[in-house]
Amino acid sequence: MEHVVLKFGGSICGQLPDSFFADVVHLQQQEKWRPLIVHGGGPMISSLSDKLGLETQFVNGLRVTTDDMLDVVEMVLSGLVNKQVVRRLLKFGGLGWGLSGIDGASIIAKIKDEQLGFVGEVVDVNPATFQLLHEQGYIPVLSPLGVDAQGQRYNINGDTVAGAVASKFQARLIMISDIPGIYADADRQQLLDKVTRQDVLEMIDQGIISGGMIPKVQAALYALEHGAPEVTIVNGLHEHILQEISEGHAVGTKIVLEEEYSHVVQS
Ligand SMILES: Nc1ncnc2c1ncn2[C@@H]1O[C@H](COP(=O)(O)OP(=O)(O)O)[C@@H](O)[C@H]1O
Ligand SMILES: CC(=O)N[C@@H](CCC(=O)OP(=O)(O)O)C(=O)O
Repeated sequence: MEHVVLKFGGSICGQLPDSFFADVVHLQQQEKWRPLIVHGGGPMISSLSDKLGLETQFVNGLRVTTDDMLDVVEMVLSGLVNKQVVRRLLKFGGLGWGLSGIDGASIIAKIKDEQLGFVGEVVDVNPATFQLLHEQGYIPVLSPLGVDAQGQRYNINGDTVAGAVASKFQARLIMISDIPGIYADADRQQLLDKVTRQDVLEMIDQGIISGGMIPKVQAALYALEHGAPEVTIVNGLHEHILQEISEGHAVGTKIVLEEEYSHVVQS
Protein backbone atom coordinates (compact mmCIF):
# COMPACT_ATOMS: atom_id res chain seq x y z
CA MET A 1 0.00 0.00 0.00
CA GLU A 2 1.33 3.39 -1.02
CA HIS A 3 1.99 6.04 1.65
CA VAL A 4 0.43 9.35 0.61
CA VAL A 5 0.85 12.59 2.55
CA LEU A 6 -2.08 14.97 2.10
CA LYS A 7 -1.54 18.55 3.21
CA PHE A 8 -4.23 21.21 3.23
CA GLY A 9 -4.03 24.72 4.53
CA GLY A 10 -6.30 26.92 6.56
CA SER A 11 -7.41 28.87 3.50
CA ILE A 12 -9.34 25.83 2.25
CA CYS A 13 -9.89 23.70 5.33
CA GLY A 14 -13.49 24.72 6.04
CA GLN A 15 -14.45 24.69 2.36
CA LEU A 16 -13.22 21.23 1.43
CA PRO A 17 -16.18 19.30 -0.01
CA ASP A 18 -17.46 16.11 1.63
CA SER A 19 -16.16 14.19 -1.42
CA PHE A 20 -12.59 15.00 -0.32
CA PHE A 21 -12.98 13.21 3.02
CA ALA A 22 -15.06 10.43 1.48
CA ASP A 23 -12.22 9.79 -1.01
CA VAL A 24 -9.57 9.68 1.74
CA VAL A 25 -11.58 7.07 3.60
CA HIS A 26 -12.43 5.01 0.50
CA LEU A 27 -8.84 4.97 -0.75
CA GLN A 28 -7.70 3.75 2.65
CA GLN A 29 -10.45 1.13 2.92
CA GLN A 30 -9.73 -0.15 -0.61
CA GLU A 31 -6.09 -0.52 0.56
CA LYS A 32 -4.85 1.69 -2.30
CA TRP A 33 -3.45 4.43 -0.07
CA ARG A 34 -2.07 4.69 3.43
CA PRO A 35 -3.04 8.35 3.97
CA LEU A 36 -1.36 10.67 6.43
CA ILE A 37 -3.00 14.09 6.74
CA VAL A 38 -1.08 17.24 7.70
CA HIS A 39 -3.19 20.37 8.10
CA GLY A 40 -2.50 24.07 8.51
CA GLY A 41 -4.80 26.73 9.90
CA GLY A 42 -2.99 30.04 9.37
CA PRO A 43 -6.11 32.19 8.79
CA MET A 44 -7.80 30.74 11.92
CA ILE A 45 -4.71 31.55 14.02
CA SER A 46 -4.73 35.12 12.67
CA SER A 47 -8.44 35.50 13.39
CA LEU A 48 -8.17 34.36 17.04
CA SER A 49 -5.01 36.40 17.67
CA ASP A 50 -6.82 39.48 16.30
CA LYS A 51 -9.67 38.90 18.75
CA LEU A 52 -7.14 38.59 21.58
CA GLY A 53 -5.34 41.76 20.50
CA LEU A 54 -2.11 39.98 19.50
CA GLU A 55 -0.30 41.48 16.56
CA THR A 56 0.40 39.20 13.58
CA GLN A 57 3.48 39.61 11.42
CA PHE A 58 4.68 37.36 8.58
CA VAL A 59 8.20 37.19 7.14
CA ASN A 60 8.42 35.27 3.83
CA GLY A 61 5.19 33.43 4.62
CA LEU A 62 6.21 32.50 8.21
CA ARG A 63 4.46 33.87 11.30
CA VAL A 64 6.67 35.65 13.83
CA THR A 65 5.86 33.62 16.96
CA THR A 66 6.11 34.92 20.53
CA ASP A 67 5.35 32.75 23.57
CA ASP A 68 1.81 34.21 23.70
CA MET A 69 1.37 33.47 20.00
CA LEU A 70 2.47 29.86 20.62
CA ASP A 71 -0.53 29.46 22.96
CA VAL A 72 -2.88 30.60 20.21
CA VAL A 73 -1.13 28.47 17.56
CA GLU A 74 -1.43 25.33 19.70
CA MET A 75 -5.05 25.97 20.73
CA VAL A 76 -6.17 26.60 17.17
CA LEU A 77 -4.15 23.96 15.31
CA SER A 78 -4.18 21.06 17.78
CA GLY A 79 -7.66 21.88 19.12
CA LEU A 80 -10.13 23.51 16.77
CA VAL A 81 -8.76 22.58 13.35
CA ASN A 82 -7.39 19.12 14.19
CA LYS A 83 -10.64 17.90 15.73
CA GLN A 84 -12.70 19.34 12.88
CA VAL A 85 -10.68 17.23 10.43
CA VAL A 86 -11.05 14.10 12.58
CA ARG A 87 -14.83 14.68 12.76
CA ARG A 88 -15.14 15.07 8.99
CA LEU A 89 -13.37 11.73 8.43
CA LEU A 90 -15.65 10.04 10.97
CA LYS A 91 -18.68 11.14 8.95
CA PHE A 92 -17.54 8.75 6.19
CA GLY A 93 -16.57 5.90 8.45
CA GLY A 94 -12.88 6.82 8.65
CA LEU A 95 -11.05 6.58 11.94
CA GLY A 96 -9.02 9.77 12.12
CA TRP A 97 -6.53 10.03 14.98
CA GLY A 98 -5.49 13.58 15.78
CA LEU A 99 -2.01 14.34 17.07
CA SER A 100 0.52 17.13 16.88
CA GLY A 101 4.24 16.74 16.28
CA ILE A 102 4.64 17.01 20.07
CA ASP A 103 2.77 13.72 20.65
CA GLY A 104 5.13 10.76 20.61
CA ALA A 105 7.87 13.33 19.82
CA SER A 106 6.85 12.78 16.21
CA ILE A 107 8.33 16.03 14.89
CA ILE A 108 11.67 17.01 16.44
CA ALA A 109 12.39 20.67 15.85
CA LYS A 110 14.83 23.46 16.57
CA ILE A 111 14.65 27.22 16.27
CA LYS A 112 14.79 28.32 12.64
CA ASP A 113 15.80 31.96 12.93
CA GLU A 114 16.02 34.00 16.16
CA GLN A 115 14.16 36.88 14.49
CA LEU A 116 11.08 34.71 13.93
CA GLY A 117 10.79 33.69 17.61
CA PHE A 118 9.52 30.15 18.25
CA VAL A 119 9.23 29.14 14.62
CA GLY A 120 10.67 25.68 14.19
CA GLU A 121 12.60 23.90 11.53
CA VAL A 122 12.31 20.12 11.37
CA VAL A 123 15.35 18.23 12.66
CA ASP A 124 13.84 14.74 12.40
CA VAL A 125 10.57 12.87 11.96
CA ASN A 126 9.93 9.95 14.29
CA PRO A 127 7.75 7.56 12.26
CA ALA A 128 6.83 5.18 15.15
CA THR A 129 3.49 6.75 16.13
CA PHE A 130 2.32 7.06 12.53
CA GLN A 131 3.24 3.41 11.85
CA LEU A 132 1.35 2.29 14.96
CA LEU A 133 -1.75 4.21 13.91
CA HIS A 134 -1.62 2.92 10.33
CA GLU A 135 -1.24 -0.68 11.51
CA GLN A 136 -4.37 -0.29 13.64
CA GLY A 137 -6.40 1.16 10.77
CA TYR A 138 -6.34 4.81 11.83
CA ILE A 139 -5.70 7.81 9.61
CA PRO A 140 -3.15 10.07 11.34
CA VAL A 141 -4.17 13.75 11.33
CA LEU A 142 -1.12 15.83 12.22
CA SER A 143 -1.05 19.46 13.34
CA PRO A 144 2.28 21.13 12.56
CA LEU A 145 3.88 21.72 15.93
CA GLY A 146 7.28 20.34 16.87
CA VAL A 147 9.18 19.76 20.08
CA ASP A 148 12.83 19.55 21.18
CA ALA A 149 14.58 17.42 23.82
CA GLN A 150 13.96 20.12 26.47
CA GLY A 151 10.21 20.02 25.82
CA GLN A 152 10.17 23.40 24.09
CA ARG A 153 7.36 23.58 21.50
CA TYR A 154 7.67 25.22 18.10
CA ASN A 155 5.28 26.58 15.49
CA ILE A 156 6.17 25.05 12.12
CA ASN A 157 4.68 25.87 8.77
CA GLY A 158 2.31 23.08 7.71
CA ASP A 159 3.88 22.69 4.28
CA THR A 160 7.33 22.29 5.85
CA VAL A 161 6.08 19.50 8.14
CA ALA A 162 4.31 17.78 5.24
CA GLY A 163 7.53 17.89 3.15
CA ALA A 164 9.56 16.39 6.00
CA VAL A 165 7.01 13.63 6.67
CA ALA A 166 6.77 12.78 2.95
CA SER A 167 10.55 12.40 2.75
CA LYS A 168 10.66 10.21 5.87
CA PHE A 169 8.09 7.83 4.36
CA GLN A 170 9.34 8.26 0.77
CA ALA A 171 5.70 9.10 0.13
CA ARG A 172 3.88 10.94 -2.59
CA LEU A 173 2.94 14.45 -1.39
CA ILE A 174 -0.27 16.15 -2.47
CA MET A 175 -0.60 19.80 -1.43
CA ILE A 176 -4.22 20.87 -1.46
CA SER A 177 -4.88 24.59 -1.62
CA ASP A 178 -7.46 27.17 -2.76
CA ILE A 179 -5.77 27.69 -6.15
CA PRO A 180 -5.60 25.17 -8.99
CA GLY A 181 -1.79 25.14 -8.98
CA ILE A 182 1.12 27.51 -9.61
CA TYR A 183 0.53 30.50 -11.88
CA ALA A 184 3.30 31.69 -14.22
CA ASP A 185 2.48 35.38 -13.86
CA ALA A 186 1.59 37.88 -11.15
CA ASP A 187 -1.87 38.42 -12.78
CA ARG A 188 -2.62 34.72 -12.24
CA GLN A 189 -3.77 34.07 -15.81
CA GLN A 190 -1.51 31.21 -16.91
CA LEU A 191 -1.54 27.99 -14.91
CA LEU A 192 1.49 25.70 -15.12
CA ASP A 193 1.08 21.93 -15.33
CA LYS A 194 4.74 21.35 -14.43
CA VAL A 195 7.59 23.38 -12.87
CA THR A 196 11.24 22.49 -12.30
CA ARG A 197 13.44 23.49 -9.35
CA GLN A 198 15.09 26.10 -11.60
CA ASP A 199 11.69 27.59 -12.59
CA VAL A 200 10.62 27.78 -8.97
CA LEU A 201 13.81 29.55 -7.81
CA GLU A 202 13.52 32.10 -10.63
CA MET A 203 9.84 32.71 -9.92
CA ILE A 204 10.57 33.40 -6.24
CA ASP A 205 13.32 35.87 -7.28
CA GLN A 206 10.93 37.61 -9.69
CA GLY A 207 8.16 37.82 -7.06
CA ILE A 208 5.82 35.64 -9.16
CA ILE A 209 5.78 33.10 -6.36
CA SER A 210 5.10 34.99 -3.15
CA GLY A 211 3.60 34.78 0.37
CA GLY A 212 2.35 31.38 1.47
CA MET A 213 3.38 29.85 -1.86
CA ILE A 214 7.07 30.27 -0.89
CA PRO A 215 7.14 27.73 1.99
CA LYS A 216 4.92 25.47 -0.15
CA VAL A 217 7.34 25.21 -3.08
CA GLN A 218 10.36 25.08 -0.75
CA ALA A 219 8.76 22.12 1.06
CA ALA A 220 7.98 20.48 -2.28
CA LEU A 221 11.63 20.75 -3.38
CA TYR A 222 12.86 19.50 0.01
CA ALA A 223 10.59 16.44 -0.28
CA LEU A 224 11.73 15.65 -3.83
CA GLU A 225 15.41 16.11 -2.92
CA HIS A 226 14.93 13.67 -0.02
CA GLY A 227 13.19 10.83 -1.80
CA ALA A 228 9.51 11.72 -2.20
CA PRO A 229 8.55 10.26 -5.59
CA GLU A 230 6.04 12.94 -6.60
CA VAL A 231 4.75 16.33 -5.42
CA THR A 232 1.69 18.10 -6.81
CA ILE A 233 -0.27 21.22 -5.86
CA VAL A 234 -3.99 20.85 -6.55
CA ASN A 235 -7.29 22.62 -5.93
CA GLY A 236 -9.23 21.05 -3.08
CA LEU A 237 -12.52 22.64 -4.17
CA HIS A 238 -12.66 20.31 -7.17
CA GLU A 239 -15.08 17.44 -6.37
CA HIS A 240 -13.44 14.01 -5.99
CA ILE A 241 -9.97 15.42 -6.67
CA LEU A 242 -8.29 12.54 -4.79
CA GLN A 243 -10.21 9.88 -6.69
CA GLU A 244 -9.05 11.51 -9.95
CA ILE A 245 -5.43 11.59 -8.78
CA SER A 246 -5.58 7.95 -7.68
CA GLU A 247 -6.83 7.00 -11.16
CA GLY A 248 -3.75 8.63 -12.68
CA HIS A 249 -5.32 11.80 -14.11
CA ALA A 250 -2.96 14.76 -14.37
CA VAL A 251 -4.34 17.61 -12.26
CA GLY A 252 -2.81 20.76 -10.79
CA THR A 253 0.88 21.61 -10.95
CA LYS A 254 3.51 18.89 -10.69
CA ILE A 255 6.84 19.97 -9.21
CA VAL A 256 9.94 18.17 -10.48
CA LEU A 257 13.66 18.64 -9.84
CA GLU A 258 14.78 18.57 -13.47
CA GLU A 259 13.00 18.50 -16.80
CA GLU A 260 12.44 14.87 -17.78
CA TYR A 261 13.69 14.12 -21.28
CA SER A 262 12.64 11.03 -23.16
CA HIS A 263 15.40 9.51 -25.24
CA VAL A 264 14.38 7.85 -28.45
CA VAL A 265 16.91 5.26 -29.54
CA GLN A 266 16.83 4.84 -33.31
CA SER A 267 18.03 1.61 -34.84
N1 LIG B 1 2.63 31.99 -8.47
C1 LIG B 1 1.60 31.68 -7.63
N2 LIG B 1 0.68 30.79 -8.03
C2 LIG B 1 -0.37 30.46 -7.23
N3 LIG B 1 -0.59 31.01 -6.01
C3 LIG B 1 0.32 31.91 -5.53
C4 LIG B 1 1.45 32.27 -6.32
N4 LIG B 1 2.17 33.17 -5.60
C5 LIG B 1 1.52 33.35 -4.45
N5 LIG B 1 0.40 32.60 -4.38
C6 LIG B 1 -0.54 32.61 -3.27
O1 LIG B 1 -0.26 31.47 -2.45
C7 LIG B 1 -1.51 31.10 -1.84
C8 LIG B 1 -1.39 29.70 -1.28
O2 LIG B 1 -0.61 29.75 -0.10
P1 LIG B 1 -1.34 29.71 1.32
O3 LIG B 1 -2.42 30.74 1.40
O4 LIG B 1 -0.31 29.71 2.37
O5 LIG B 1 -2.03 28.31 1.16
P2 LIG B 1 -2.50 27.24 2.19
O6 LIG B 1 -3.22 27.98 3.29
O7 LIG B 1 -3.39 26.41 1.34
O8 LIG B 1 -1.27 26.53 2.66
C9 LIG B 1 -2.52 31.28 -2.96
O9 LIG B 1 -3.83 31.44 -2.46
C10 LIG B 1 -2.00 32.52 -3.66
O10 LIG B 1 -2.64 33.66 -3.17
C1 LIG C 1 5.63 29.22 11.17
C2 LIG C 1 4.26 29.37 10.59
O1 LIG C 1 4.02 30.30 9.83
N1 LIG C 1 3.35 28.46 10.95
C3 LIG C 1 1.99 28.47 10.47
C4 LIG C 1 1.30 27.19 10.90
C5 LIG C 1 -0.05 26.99 10.26
C6 LIG C 1 0.04 26.83 8.76
O2 LIG C 1 1.05 26.50 8.16
O3 LIG C 1 -1.15 27.08 8.13
P1 LIG C 1 -1.42 27.15 6.56
O4 LIG C 1 -1.10 25.83 5.98
O5 LIG C 1 -2.87 27.47 6.53
O6 LIG C 1 -0.57 28.26 5.97
C7 LIG C 1 1.23 29.71 11.01
O7 LIG C 1 1.50 30.11 12.14
O8 LIG C 1 0.36 30.20 10.30
